[in-house]
Amino acid sequence: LYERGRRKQLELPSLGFKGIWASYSSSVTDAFRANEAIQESCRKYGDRLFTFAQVGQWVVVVKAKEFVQDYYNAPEDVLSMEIAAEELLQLHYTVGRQFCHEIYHISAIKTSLNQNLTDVLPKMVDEIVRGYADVVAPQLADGSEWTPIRALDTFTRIICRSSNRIFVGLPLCRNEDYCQLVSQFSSDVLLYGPIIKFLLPAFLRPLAGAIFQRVFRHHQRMLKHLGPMVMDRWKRKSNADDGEIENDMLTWLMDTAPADQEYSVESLAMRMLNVNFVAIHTTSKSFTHALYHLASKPFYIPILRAEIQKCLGDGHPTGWTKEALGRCIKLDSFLKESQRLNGMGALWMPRMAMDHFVFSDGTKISPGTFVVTAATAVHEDDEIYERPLDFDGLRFSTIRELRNDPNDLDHFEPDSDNDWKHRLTGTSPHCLSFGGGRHICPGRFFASLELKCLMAYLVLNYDVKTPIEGVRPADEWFGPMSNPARNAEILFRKIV
Ligand code: HEM
Repeated sequence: LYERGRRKQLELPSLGFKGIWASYSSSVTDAFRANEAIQESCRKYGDRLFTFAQVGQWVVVVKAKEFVQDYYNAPEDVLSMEIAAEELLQLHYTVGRQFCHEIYHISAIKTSLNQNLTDVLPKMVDEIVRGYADVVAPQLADGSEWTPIRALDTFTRIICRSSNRIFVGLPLCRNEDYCQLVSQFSSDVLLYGPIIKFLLPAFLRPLAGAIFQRVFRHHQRMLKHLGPMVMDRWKRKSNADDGEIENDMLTWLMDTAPADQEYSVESLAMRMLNVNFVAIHTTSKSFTHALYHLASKPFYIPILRAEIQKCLGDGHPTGWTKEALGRCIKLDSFLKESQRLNGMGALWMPRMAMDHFVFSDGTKISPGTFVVTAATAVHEDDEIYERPLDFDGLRFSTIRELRNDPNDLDHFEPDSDNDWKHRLTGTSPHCLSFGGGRHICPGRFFASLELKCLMAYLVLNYDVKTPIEGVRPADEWFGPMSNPARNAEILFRKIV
């Protein structure tokens, strides 16, 4: 009733039934076809704001460029990402109330990680190469035979290792229990948070949260892994003669933590879980989506292979540089196009109104309202992209080449304004794969390097195809969220 009252105040249009029970039932039916229902609303209402019924709550949906800009630049105390995430994932129960408002890991990513990308790249590549050797190679029957490999599992394991080589270093990044813990943490919070929110009445949520924390023990397990490392670094830091401190995320978190939490292992353990939460699944899903595109359209393999060989040379991959990877514009374009068509779902970038907010057309929303972007509809808009539903792996590199001389890659101007927005890491209200505005993804430069190195190594060493040639494994939808097919297999063959 409360939600309905608030929606009435908004006077925004919405598809589906209007009565209290009928609107609830349309939210349940729409949950099974959320993407289509949202696309249908976007077609009907064009660029106007509209409301959409999710089970248990109404959300205001934004699509037009000016509204996207209005809301993603709004201050946190007016439209809050933190509170929206806390509410949607019930973080005070799944993560623990005491850790909900600590966000110093974001500063560590924005500053230390981004400033150290050149230094960490060789370590990341080394771990990717070893990841392929330890995880992919043993699954291949015989070098020259086509062998099916479950892509999402395989690459989540490699990405977990290569990311954690930079987060916690060796040997922990290869520890099976640690890797299982950090990748499972995100899946558990993403699955059980919404279950607690949407299926349980408020009075049962604290109990469900206690059970969740007791059963999974994410934090205690992380403490066990990180505790001895933090103590060791703390001792070495206080005694300058005891060797150099590692240049990794754990050290950056220790340096960035507020003074009273500097060596609080509890707090550092939770921040490290959070860094993994934002980094692992996003990158694994993006890579798997791109791999499904490549395997179903293998004619891109020789195109990418030629560019990679030309730009990265024949040396060992640990010699790959940021600059050389930056020149692989077809690879960059292929990954960006894959993200455009296959992102995280139909509705992204949730914000909770903490105060009254007015869009530039005068529409007012009141505190407590959820606002989201119809990202899939933006990415598939034919007024923005030509043939928007077709996968064109060279869509963005073609635009970049028109503005630069492709035969003069040494003088390519990757930092020019026009070029910037067509790069994988470039964002705009028309390209929201890494968000935008105030909370734009600070890990996108790291993610972009990781995705490129993973794909470059794959293309240089393997041929891939789908079991039914040309057929891409279909995405799996859960309400408005989507995933690459979790159990799909891709055929791999080592290049001899
Ligand atoms: C392909 C991989 C990735 C994708 C698609 C992705 C996507 C996004 C998106 C869409 C947002 C904005 C969310 C919003 O506005 O509601 C975001 C925020 C964020 N991302 Fe990423 N991300 C990726 C990788 C990473 C990595 C590797 C890291 C860390 C190393 C990271 C750290 C973060 C953080 C900390 C935020 C929140 C920023 C803030 O609140 O100001 N992401 N990401």
